[in-house]
Amino acid sequence: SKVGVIGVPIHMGQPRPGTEHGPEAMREGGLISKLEGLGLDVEDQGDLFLEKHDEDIHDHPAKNVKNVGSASSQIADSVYNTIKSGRTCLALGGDHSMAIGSIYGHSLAEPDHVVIWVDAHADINTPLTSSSGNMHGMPLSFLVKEVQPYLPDIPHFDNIKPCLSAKNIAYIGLRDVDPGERYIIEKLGIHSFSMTEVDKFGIKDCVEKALHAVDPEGNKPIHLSFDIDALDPSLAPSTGTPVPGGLSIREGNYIAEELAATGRLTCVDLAEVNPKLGNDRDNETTVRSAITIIQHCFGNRRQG
Ligand SMILES: N[C@](CCCC[B-](O)(O)O)(CCN1CCC(O)CC1)C(=O)O
Ligand SMILES: [Mn+2]
Ligand SMILES: [Mn+2]
Ligand SMILES: [Mn+2]
Repeated sequence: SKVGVIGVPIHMGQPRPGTEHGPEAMREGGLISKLEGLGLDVEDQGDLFLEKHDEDIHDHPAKNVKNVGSASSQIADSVYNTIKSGRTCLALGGDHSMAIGSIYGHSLAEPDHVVIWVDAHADINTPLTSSSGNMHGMPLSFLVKEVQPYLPDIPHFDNIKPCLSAKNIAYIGLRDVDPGERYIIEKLGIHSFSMTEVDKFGIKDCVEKALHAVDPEGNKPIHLSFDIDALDPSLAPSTGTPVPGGLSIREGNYIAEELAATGRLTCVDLAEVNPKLGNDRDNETTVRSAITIIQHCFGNRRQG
């Protein structure tokens, strides 16, 4: 099958320099040849050239709205075009604000797609519930229709429209959820399989329940937004917001294999790899984990 790889060198959604080097780190780790080794037709589109803007709004609770808004439009166009060309899209981050554009672009091509969000965090703060103002903690609030009444005006996001229903999202791996996010998740009934559920039910049941919850008929295109910090920090130390007690590589691989097995995985984000954090060994470990997850999203199976 055909894959289109897009580098998304964005860092403005969070305060720690380095996520803009995530795409190149994954390429240097051999990602493209490993995907080709799976027999895939891989088109590496290189990194998006994200326009740089001087921020013109300084009293907004969200930081860098102009840069993130502009990047989101560019990402959406690129993801849309990739999917419309008949390729599964692989978007390499870059901080998780990249998902605003990737999910919106995916929805333009496949309006009824569902989202599996694998992350230590819920990333559904609004600018008003966020304690940090960092937009990598907000992407889903920009996209979920039912959250819109709670959002303040957000300049520079006119091109991004809410495109998701709460019932079409499921979380796996949560273990650091803010009070405002907890309120939104409960109020909207967003399906959530935190590390508690992973421990309680095991990863097989969590994936099965998550998929059934968002797509009971088993016929919708799937968007996997995978934040590398969903994995245990021992597996992904080079990331900006590590939280102990994460997914094992076996659990991460299992999620990827099961989604790949549906044959409906249409867009994959791999977010929050920051090669500037930690030492060289930490970088290698993190990049290796990211590539392993991606390989299992695209057909590599532990059974052979
Ligand atoms: N929820 C956080 C973290 C977002 C992480 C984004 B990512 O893409 O990596 O999933 C805030 C986290 N929280 C802030 C207060 C602290 O005491 C505890 C951590 C936020 O800044 O919104
Ligand atoms: Mn930065
Ligand atoms: Mn996270
Ligand atoms: Mn995230």
